[in-house]
Amino acid sequence: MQLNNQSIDLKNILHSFSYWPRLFCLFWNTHKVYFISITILSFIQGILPVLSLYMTQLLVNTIVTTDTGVFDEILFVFLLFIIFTIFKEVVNLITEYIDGLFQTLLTNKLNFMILDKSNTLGQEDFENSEVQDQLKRAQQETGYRPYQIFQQILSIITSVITVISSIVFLFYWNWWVALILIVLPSFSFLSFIKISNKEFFVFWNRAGRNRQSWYLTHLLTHDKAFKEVKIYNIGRLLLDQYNKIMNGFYSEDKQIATRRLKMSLFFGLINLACVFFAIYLVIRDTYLKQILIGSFISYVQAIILIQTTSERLMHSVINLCQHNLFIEQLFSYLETKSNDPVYRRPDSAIKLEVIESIEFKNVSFSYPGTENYALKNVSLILEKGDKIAIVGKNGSGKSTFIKLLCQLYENYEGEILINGINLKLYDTASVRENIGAVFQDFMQYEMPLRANIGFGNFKHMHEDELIYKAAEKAGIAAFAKALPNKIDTQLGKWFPGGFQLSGGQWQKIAIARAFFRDASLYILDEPSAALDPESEKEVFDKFIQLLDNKIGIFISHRYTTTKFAERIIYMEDGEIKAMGSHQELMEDCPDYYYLYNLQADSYTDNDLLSTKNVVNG
Ligand SMILES: Nc1ncnc2c1ncn2[C@@H]1O[C@H](COP(=O)(O)OP(=O)(O)OP(=O)(O)O)[C@@H](O)[C@H]1O
Repeated sequence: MQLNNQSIDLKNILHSFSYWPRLFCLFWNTHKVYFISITILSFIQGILPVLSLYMTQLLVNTIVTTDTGVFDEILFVFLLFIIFTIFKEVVNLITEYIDGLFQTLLTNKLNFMILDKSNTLGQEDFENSEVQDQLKRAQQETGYRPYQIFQQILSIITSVITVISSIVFLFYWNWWVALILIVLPSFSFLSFIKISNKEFFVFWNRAGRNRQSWYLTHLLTHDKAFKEVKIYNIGRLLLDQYNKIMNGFYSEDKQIATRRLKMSLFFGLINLACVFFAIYLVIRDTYLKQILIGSFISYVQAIILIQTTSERLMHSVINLCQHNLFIEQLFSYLETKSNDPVYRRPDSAIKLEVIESIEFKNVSFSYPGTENYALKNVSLILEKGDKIAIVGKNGSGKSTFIKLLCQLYENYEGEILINGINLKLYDTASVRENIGAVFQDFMQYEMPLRANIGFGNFKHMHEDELIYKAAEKAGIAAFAKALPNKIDTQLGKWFPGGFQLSGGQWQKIAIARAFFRDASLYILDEPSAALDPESEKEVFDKFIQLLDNKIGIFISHRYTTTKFAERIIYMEDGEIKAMGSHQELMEDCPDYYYLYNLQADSYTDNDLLSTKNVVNG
């Protein structure tokens, strides 16, 4: 739905009703028996207030008109009154019970649908703030709105039945008074609908700020951010920003609430004037002995019932229209077309068994929404058994190269061929199954070690031997065996009994996760970030050793480690500037020569320094 402050009108509201068939399917599929029961109970609830009035009238009039000595007749009516009251109570309790269960089921189902949809989105979608806003709206607003719609519909049914039956009841006494009582609230309807639209826009425009406030909360409460928040003392600053957003929300809410109050006061007073006029007429007729005291009580109650119910009816209709607009957001999010190729490939896409060769043919790529090329005319051939290292300054395109291989983005120029066939013709899931990767920003799952490694190939997660084998490959088998519950030890500090690890240990686990998968292409993107030089060399050597007959790509900023790779690719500004062995690059690529020596020198200096310290110490 394209929304702006001018375009929201009755047409939009009417259009939003087109989602009702889907909505009712949703209710129906949530729980058929509950759905039918609640609908029937609502009809019963609608008729109960008037039956109640009738019972009161019957009881009072029987008491007033029955001759002394025939008390049995009064007792009989009283018994009916008791049975009716019990029935009413039971209907209320059953409605409440089913209502609660149905609401829980519906909310669970919707949350699942929203998460399920998110699971199908691609990297591009997640980096798109509009999609993020949509997701936020779907999560925050629409999660509970469908149930509200259901409730409003039921409330409307109940109210309509109550109002009609009360009017029929009053009709015997004075039809035009009954008419006035229902016509009046309709005048206020249009004014209230205007406010509701404004309210909708306020909430609509909040999605971005809501995400910002969520992010600030996250920074203030998350263990990873905590250290920096403390050391830089930015807690107060973040809190102030959070407060600013919340105060903005408050002043918007206040504006709407004030407008609502003024309107409610105005129409409320007019309504009350009519109600008191109608009650005056009942008093007058009772005084003139035109109606009995039982009728007096029930007519006064009927007038109040019509007034309150028709007001409720009006609000239910307005709320319904408003919820409807939000529902449109839910369905439009659920209909978002995923940018992940997994969900865009035809069933006939080729299933990849094993990666034998990879070829980049003049591949250029710029990230969606940016103009600069992150990769420029990259051409490269990798064959089974090749183990290469990619080096280059920050932002030179190393990770982007990997992301394209993993099919996280597809809108590149040129061609990527796997086994001589265009990557875009393959079934994406089968391509990804062939890749074991450790990304720069790898995950630390606050779960047991078994899951942390087993997620690499979740079908074999329960095979201890395989888990230990992967741990061995990453050099953490001994560490895993020494943990309090071995591979079933909970990791991280988020949940009870968690065992916290160092950055390097987490990274080795991520490497084990990649090795747990029987892939034909392994990628390690900067494992040096948290590994000490010795561990990195160890991982690198293992990586080279283990990848017999497979393709291995190792990205690192430590030139001294990568110099042992068969082939090194030096990247700069998205281009491959040089390719060859360490010796070849030292001779042909001045930038590589410079950066290598810069690092080698610093190591030598440090080595000298530490040697001196040892000697002096
Ligand atoms: N998701 C993204 N959206 C837009 N631009 C991006 C995105 N990711 C990276 N870039 C840009 O693409 C260029 C290449 O980034 P890339 O992450 O591939 O570099 P890198 O060589 O891996 O850098 P580093 O050594 O710092 O990890 C950079 O200019 C970066 O700003």
